[in-house]
Amino acid sequence: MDVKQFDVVTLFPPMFEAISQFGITRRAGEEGRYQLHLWNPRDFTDDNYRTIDDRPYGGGPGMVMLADPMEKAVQAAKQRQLANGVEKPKVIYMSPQGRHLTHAVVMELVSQSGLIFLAGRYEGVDERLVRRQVDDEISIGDYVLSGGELAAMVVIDAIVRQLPGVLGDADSAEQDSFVNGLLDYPHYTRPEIYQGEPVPEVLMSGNHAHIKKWRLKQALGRTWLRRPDLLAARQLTKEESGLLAAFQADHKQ
Ligand SMILES: NC(=O)c1ccc(N[C@@H]2CC[C@@H](O)C2)nc1
Repeated sequence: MDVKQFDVVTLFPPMFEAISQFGITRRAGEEGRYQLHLWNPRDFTDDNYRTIDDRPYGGGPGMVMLADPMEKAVQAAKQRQLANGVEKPKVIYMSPQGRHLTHAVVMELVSQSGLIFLAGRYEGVDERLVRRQVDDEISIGDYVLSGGELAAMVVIDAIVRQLPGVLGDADSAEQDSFVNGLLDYPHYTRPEIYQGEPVPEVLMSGNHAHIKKWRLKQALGRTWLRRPDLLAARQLTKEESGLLAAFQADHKQ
């Protein structure tokens, strides 16, 4: 098993306990499927105040992160990755100006052996740092966050789930939304009747062929209702077209 190497340059390393200390990403780390190393630019400053930001040239509100401490942190991260066998660490800057994170982008990143994430704060980082060090800029959506940390954790979480052996049975990764290009089907558990509402009877039948067909029909129908753009991008098999038509007929009644 090759160990995926993640490094993050961040002013707030403790934030990353959200992935290293909980759930699937905690277990995957403990099982050695990936390593996560955090670098605080403040540790790479050379003044008594450990300055990491300053006012923007050209005026305007807020502060901009200095290039030098960040660059030194990136270099330290690159050294660590190279020492851990990563041929060519890829540096990713999280920002609203980046390309949108999709399942396809996640799978592209899964194939990389080492990733170094830059998590900015304030108004952002000095553009010269981006030009000198950043290989890829990624956005998790069209909205502004207070820092790149949450965005970096989203990307790391999405990647870790796809690493071999991380999710229990392989098909749970397969059945995740977007893996098959469709939204997920609805899920039910005990009790069989909740507040008077029963579980769809097909799920109680024990007929696994019927259950599989019902789930695919629901996934197709939900995608049709909620994300027609995903449906348009997907070739449907004859069976799938039939199931969708049946869902649409049911839906119209
Ligand atoms: N949509 C996103 O992925 C995203 C990423 C980062 C971000 N904010 C940081 C703070 C300063 C600058 O580094 C960018 N907001 C939104």
